[in-house]
Formats: sequence, structure tokens, C-alpha cells
Amino acid sequence: MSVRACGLIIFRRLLPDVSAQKAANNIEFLLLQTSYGIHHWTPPKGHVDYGEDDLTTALRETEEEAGLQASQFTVIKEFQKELSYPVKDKPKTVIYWLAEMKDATAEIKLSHEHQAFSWLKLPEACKLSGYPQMQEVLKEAYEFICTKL
Ligand SMILES: Nc1nc2c(ncn2[C@@H]2O[C@H](COP(=O)(O)OP(=O)(O)OP(=O)(O)OP(=O)(O)OC[C@H]3O[C@@H](n4cnc5c(=O)[nH]c(N)nc54)[C@H](O)[C@@H]3O)[C@@H](O)[C@H]2O)c(=O)[nH]1
Repeated sequence: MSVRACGLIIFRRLLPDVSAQKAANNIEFLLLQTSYGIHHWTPPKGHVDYGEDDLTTALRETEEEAGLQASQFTVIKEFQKELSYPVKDKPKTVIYWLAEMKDATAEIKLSHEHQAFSWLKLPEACKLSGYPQMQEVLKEAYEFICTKL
């Protein structure tokens, strides 16, 4: 059986109402660096608990891992992406929604699971996340923000 996890691709705008042409410098994504394993960078996410629905997991993990409560961001449910990759020879599925911070200066509070966080422009976010699938989702998220929001 596949392992299932859910999370949020959280972004912030440094300034409100910036034109699409200047968006590249205005939009930043939140990535967290794990304090275990190969110290990879990932959006907040985690395993779905028994009986829990996917969005509840995404919100719970975001609060646990980044210290952000649901009232601090807007979840954009129209943007939902599913990634699949093997972890320790078992298939893993991860569902992400997009979420926009209401206050770009909100404090991030890490748990013991992560040792660092960073707000990153799209190229740097792609570089740190590393995995091609995750890079594709970040690019699609950026495109969605620029064209639909
Ligand atoms: N000591 C220790 N403890 C660990 C370790 N591992 C876990 N713990 C414990 O588990 C708890 C976390 O529980 P939750 O928070 O509920 O779950 P998630 O957030 O889902 O947690 P993960 O970090 O497990 O999930 P992934 O990000 O999916 O990384 C899993 C592997 O997949 C690679 N990987 C990542 N993305 C991609 C991709 O797009 N494509 C491909 N191809 N590969 C990708 C990545 O490089 C990694 O090798 C922690 O508290 C620890 O106690 C570990 O190695 N050592």
C-alpha cells in the first residue's frame, strides 16, 4: 500500500499589486530543511493520520512544522497537485495545495523535524528542492499565481 502525505506550497508576495512582469522578484516560496536524512528541502507536509482527511493533514502539518495557523494564509484549493515517488522501495503519494500568506512578515517556527527554513524566489526554490517533479510543481504554482490570482 502507498504511503500518503499532504502539505502546502506556501508563498508570499513581498509587495501587494506588483505587475506580472515584476512578479519574479516579488513571489517567494517557503521551503524547510529536514534535520534528518540527507537534509533535503521540502514544503511543509506529512503523513496522513488514520481517518484524517487530506486537507486537514496539510493544515496540521503546516502548523506543526512551520508554526503557521490556517488563519494566517489563504488556501487556494483550485491548485492541487499530486506527486508520486518511491521511498525505501515503497510508493509514496504527496498531495499539495497552494497557499498564500496574508502577512509576508509572519514568523516561522520550526519543529525538531527541520533545522532551517528559507523564503525563496522560483529559481532558488527549484534548485534547493532538487527533485524534478517538485521543481515542476513549483513552476506550475508560479505560473498559476501570475495568471490566475
Ligand atoms: N532519522 C530519520 N528520521 C526520518 C528519516 N526519514 C523520515 N524520518 C522521520 O519521519 C518523520 C517525518 O514524518 P512526516 O513529517 O509525517 O512525513 P514527511 O514530511 O512526509 O517526511 P519525509 O521527510 O520522510 O518525506 P519526504 O520529503 O517525502 O522524504 C522522504 C525521502 O524521499 C525523498 N524525496 C523527497 N521528495 C522527493 C521527490 O519529489 N522525488 C523523489 N524521487 N524523492 C523525494 C527525500 O530525499 C527522502 O529521502 C520525521 O520526524 C522523522 O522522524 C530519516 O531518513 N532519518
